[in-house]
Amino acid sequence: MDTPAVAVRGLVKRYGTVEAVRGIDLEVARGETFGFLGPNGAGKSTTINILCTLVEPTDGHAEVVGLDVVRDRAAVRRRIGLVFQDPTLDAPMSGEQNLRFHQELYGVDRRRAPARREEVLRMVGLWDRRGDEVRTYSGGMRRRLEIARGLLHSPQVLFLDEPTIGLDPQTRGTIWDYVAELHRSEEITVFVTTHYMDEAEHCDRIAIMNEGRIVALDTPDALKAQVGADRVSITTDDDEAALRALRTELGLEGAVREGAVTIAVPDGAGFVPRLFDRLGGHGVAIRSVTVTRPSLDDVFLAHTGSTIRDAEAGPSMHPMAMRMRR
Ligand SMILES: Nc1ncnc2c1ncn2[C@@H]1O[C@H](COP(=O)(O)OP(=O)(O)OP(=O)(O)O)[C@@H](O)[C@H]1O
Repeated sequence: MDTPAVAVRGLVKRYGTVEAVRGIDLEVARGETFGFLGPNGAGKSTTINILCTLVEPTDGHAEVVGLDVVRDRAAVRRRIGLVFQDPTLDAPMSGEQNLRFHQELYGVDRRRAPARREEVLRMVGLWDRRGDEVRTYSGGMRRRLEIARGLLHSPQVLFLDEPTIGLDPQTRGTIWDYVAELHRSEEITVFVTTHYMDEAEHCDRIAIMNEGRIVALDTPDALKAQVGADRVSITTDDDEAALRALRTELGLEGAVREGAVTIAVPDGAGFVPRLFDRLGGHGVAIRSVTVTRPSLDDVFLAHTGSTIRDAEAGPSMHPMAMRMRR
């Protein structure tokens, strides 16, 4: 069982002139929960689709549990579970009927099928609602049922493509609790894509993808430690004047991020009094100030020059203020 759960080398996918995946390398160990992060269009879905044998790579090589995703497609499919962005449940059927239908479709051993259904329904907390039609389920319950369905054939690797998209923050948390639980009970590898940076905290390791490339890959803590700086965000009546004063008075390059002037400094709390003093002396009124320890958002910012939300909204007005220190 030493072969990695996922091994990718020089993977490339082109759609016409669009280079969705630009030569990525990646290895995921058995039993890891591995997060794949990036803004819309980064190439996450394309990569996961290749690993799930749904899309063929243009170049490079990908293996899942030691099997080639192009040559051994059928064998790969038997060993993986998929939960994708587009819901594919049958709403007029009950939760359990949906699972039974799936088992029949995949030829699961009839004697073992009911016990496995019960197991997975209990795992995602839907056993009590198993007889209810899916149309009466909330968004979070549907997503949990899809996860249960992805687990029915006891896969070795479970691929989740944005399992929490469109859900409220509380339900997103619940989904992650179930992912952690099934990870413990099933001992499987979980490969999950998301563009919610906070969710990556649940992963053993994460890869940050941007414009078809992996720009960072490590544990969440190691990535945050590499950034090394606190983030100080201020709201002002005149952001341009604040940016100018930061530059001339303090020699710091700030940037406007999500409506606030943001500066990266080694000791955020210690910096605030100086900030008030110097900017105040320049006639810049500070309305509020926030100091945050490095988050995965900052990791993303350090590697790509924009926050993930700014990246999704379009090109930032301000060039990156902070570079990764290697
Ligand atoms: N079937 C396709 N035909 C043409 N272009 C495609 C196709 N699928 C993806 N692309 C393009 O490839 C790039 C990467 O898309 P991909 O869906 O992999 O990104 P993503 O990171 O998963 O984004 P999202 O978070 O929005 O799902 C985008 O520019 C997209 O438009």
